This record gives sequence, structure tokens and C-alpha cells, in this order.
Amino acid sequence: MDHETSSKHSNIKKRAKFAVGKAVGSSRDRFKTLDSKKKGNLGNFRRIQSRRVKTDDIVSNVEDKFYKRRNDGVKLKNENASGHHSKRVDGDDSRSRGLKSNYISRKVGEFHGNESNGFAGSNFGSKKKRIYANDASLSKNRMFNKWESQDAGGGDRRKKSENGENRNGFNGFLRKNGDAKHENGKQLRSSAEEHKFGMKKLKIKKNVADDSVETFDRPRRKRRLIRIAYPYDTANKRFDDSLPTFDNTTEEKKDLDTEENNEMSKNAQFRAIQPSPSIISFVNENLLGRRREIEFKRAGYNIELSSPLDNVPFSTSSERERIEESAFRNKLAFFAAAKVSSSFPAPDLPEIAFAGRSNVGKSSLLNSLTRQWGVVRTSDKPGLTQTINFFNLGSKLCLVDLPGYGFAYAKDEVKESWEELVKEYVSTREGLKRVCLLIDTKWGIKPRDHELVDLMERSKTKYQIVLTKTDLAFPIDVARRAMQIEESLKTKKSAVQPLMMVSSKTGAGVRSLRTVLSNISRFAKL
Ligand SMILES: Nc1nc2c(ncn2[C@@H]2O[C@H](COP(=O)(O)OP(=O)(O)OP(=O)(O)O)[C@@H](O)[C@H]2O)c(=O)[nH]1
Ligand SMILES: [Mg+2]
Repeated sequence: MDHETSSKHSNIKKRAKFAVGKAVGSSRDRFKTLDSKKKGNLGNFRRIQSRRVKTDDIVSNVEDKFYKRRNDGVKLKNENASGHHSKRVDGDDSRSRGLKSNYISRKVGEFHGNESNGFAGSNFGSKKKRIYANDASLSKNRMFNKWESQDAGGGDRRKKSENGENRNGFNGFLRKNGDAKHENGKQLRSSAEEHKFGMKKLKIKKNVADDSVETFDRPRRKRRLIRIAYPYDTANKRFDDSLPTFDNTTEEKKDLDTEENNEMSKNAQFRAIQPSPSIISFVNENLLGRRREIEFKRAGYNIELSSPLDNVPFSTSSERERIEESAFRNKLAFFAAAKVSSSFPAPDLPEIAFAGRSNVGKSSLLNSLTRQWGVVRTSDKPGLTQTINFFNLGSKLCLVDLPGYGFAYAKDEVKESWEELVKEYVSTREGLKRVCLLIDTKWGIKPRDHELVDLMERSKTKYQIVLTKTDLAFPIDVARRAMQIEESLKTKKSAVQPLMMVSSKTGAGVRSLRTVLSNISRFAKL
């Protein structure tokens, strides 16, 4: 018996050396000596390290049980052997770690309801088995399946013969495993709860099952937060005069329904508009509306230039970007900004103002008309221009960029103050020769636009409608919108014909607008 036990321990020693000492200690040392190229497989080293940590934890968990069992004289009576073992377990060298690992595996087996079959989870077999044993805490059910397939081998036979208590053998393990799984399930749940409430994870060392806590230490995947820069998608949103409310009262729902129906009928009405042939031909000749680049190329425009349609087609490099209107060849220079009417500069030059809802493209149009990109600041966020900005175009003309009204990211009081300022400017400003009222082609005239139109009618300020962002609508819709607005302003006396259609992006219609505006400066009398 003694002989058998001592031979068993020498066997343990050998296998420990091979299994863990070699795998953990030696490879780690070797890793240290490797050069950076060979360290490529860092993942392997880490895996080995983590396995080692688990092993050490489990050893401290089961140490007491091991010595208790041994001292009870179940099988291990040999003084030498016990002394040898205690030395090994307390020791810190790789060999003792290997032994610990073996013993732990066996204990894990016990934990899985195989108390009588002490070697059920033993790693005396292949290296693979040792890994499974350590993996036990990762997934009890999975481990069961692995053991079921592996323990059918020679390792099981040895357990039966060596352990006197092993009366149930492998079948016993199978029978009891169901209960064990139930227990483990509970423990896993409790561990998960601990983790959930942020409690200390590795605090109970005596319970082997608590090693499962480690399995939850893996960093959880962070939930992806989708941030929306603005509360509403400004690109596709029809800007109403007020922000939509989200109250779920039935009355408001009804109102929304009726509004929606109205909106639908408005769309249907819009689609029913038959544009006049002159408008359609103007749209097609100026390549207005959403078009493919190939059309621009065929027409001889260089699409690599900004606002390509504002260039001379088939031009040589010396001709390109030539502005035919002399007034617009001058340098655009900012010279005043006003928040209140008292700070308006003296009206020395004929002025052309650009009014419209926020984000309609007023500032962009100024840049596009003068071909001086970046002089006037633009943004896709409504409400960038917050003061009345005055720009000199040489000594010929003054271009005025007004703050937008309607939808803007600003406080209501602030927006109201802008609107009041704009109204005051357009109705009282001396030297104001024309207001270009910019309307987004996609959305058409809105109530706030009508308000301004009425005001300019009362104050007899000349205004001209300019459809913007035509490149975002189909050509036929551009023509429809132009037709619709012309019809609605037929009776207005201060409205100047023709209605203009432009795109600051493609440059379509910009040249026509430039011609109209330079004529104003030419014939203006101050
Ligand atoms: N596709 C397209 N986008 C345009 C056009 N004109 C302007 N934009 C875009 O519309 C956005 C608003 O342009 P702005 O010129 O800043 O508009 P704004 O009317 O001055 O706005 P506020 O200063 O807020 O009143 C910017 O992102 C521009 O790039 C156009 O003709 N076509
Ligand atoms: Mg602006």
C-alpha cells in the first residue's frame, strides 16, 4: 500500500513537472528571453498566466480539505509521502504548482457531486484534461459533457482501483452529476448577482465554486450609445415654425392626424401642379434639380471645380471661374454687424439683403455669388448667423446677410429678438434696394415667410423669391415649386418677377441671379 502510494506520488511529481512546471514556469521564462518578433503570440502567454492564477486560488481553497482527508488516514499513511506533499504544496516552485494543479482538478471533480469518486476530475490523463479541470468553474454543464467523453478512458479505471471509497465509480459520477449541476447553477446565479451589484468578487476562498466568480470578471461589452447631434435630423426635416410636441394627449393626437391628412393632401396637390413650359425649359437649360454628374460632364462642365455649373462650359483654364458681372468681381469684405437697429451702418451703398428661414442657405449663397468661399460663415446647424452682417462688394454694392427666422437652435426670446430686428431692417432700412427672400425648394413657403412677405408688402420693400438647394429636389419638383410660388404671389405688388432658382452647391442658376443683382447696382440711385 505504502509502496503504491509513494509510486503514485512520484508519478504525480513527474506529471506535475511536465504539465504545469513546463507549461507555466518554463514558458514564461522563455517568453521573457524572446525578442519582440517572437513575442507575437502574447495571447498564449496570457492564457497560461490566467490559468496559473486560478490554480493558485483553488489550491488555497482545497489545501485544508486535502490535509484533513490525508490525516484521517483514508489512504495516505506514509509519513514520508505526507511530508513530501506538504513541502510541495507550500513550495513555490513550478513542480509544486503542477502537483497543486493535479490535486485541484481532482477536487473540482469532487465538487461536481463526485465526492466518492475523488479522481473523476483528475488530470492524470492528457494535458487537455487538465485544462478542462481548470475550466470547470467556467461552465459546469460543458465540463460535464467533456468529462463524460474523456473519463471513459484509462484515467477512470485508476480512480476506481486506488480509491477505496469509489464504489459508485464512473456511473456514480453520472448519476450524481445531475444534483451537482443543480447546486452549481445556484452558485453561478448568486455569483452573477454579486457581480451585478458590484460586490467584491474574489473574497471567499474556502468555497471552490466561488472561483466561478472569476468567469464573470471578463469585461462586459459596453452598450453602444447612439448620439444624435441634434434633436431632429435637419437634413430631412421639414422645419415648421414651432418645434413638434411629444405630449400623448388624445386631443393633440387628433390634431396631428388632421394635420397629417392636410399635409398628405398638400403633397397630392403639389404633385398635381403642371408647371408651365417656360419654367420647365428654364429648369432644364440651367441643369437645375438633382442630376447625375454625367450630365454635367456631357454639358462640358468641370465637376472638379466648386459650383461647376457657374463656370463657362468647355472653358480653358484661363477662362474658368470668370465672373462676367464686374460688380461681383470685387472683393467681398465684412464691415459691420448689428444686433440692434441703432448699430446699423450708414446707408452709403445700395443694399441687397438675403432673408429667409434658418438654414435655407443665405450665407452660402453670398459665398457662391462672389465665388469667395469661406468669407461668410455657414453651418448645417440652423441659427449660425445671429446678427445682421454687412459686406462690401467693392464700392458698388453692399450685401447683407440676415439672421434666419423660424427653426433655429436658440432660445425663444433670442429668436424673437432676431425676427424683430429683421422685420425692422426690411421695413425701415434706407438704401435697401432688394430683399432676396430665400425659400427652400423642398419645403416651399411657410407661414413665417408669408409674415415677412406681408410686412414687405406693407412697407413697399421690393423682394424677389429665390429658390435654394435646388440640387436636392427632382427637376420636375423644382419646376412645380416655382410654379406654385409664382401663383401664390401673383397678386403681390412688391414681389419682383422672375422667380430665381439656384443651387450654391452645383452653381446652377447662380449666374442668372448675379446678372439680376448687378443690374440693381447699375441702376440704383441713392
Ligand atoms: N445641397 C445643398 N446644400 C446647401 C445649399 N446651400 C446651402 N446648403 C447647406 O445648407 C446649410 C446651411 O447653409 P447656410 O448658408 O449656413 O444657411 P443660412 O440660411 O445662412 O442659415 P442661418 O445662418 O442659420 O440662418 C449648410 O450646410 C450648407 O452647406 C445648396 O444649394 N445645396
Ligand atoms: Mg447664415
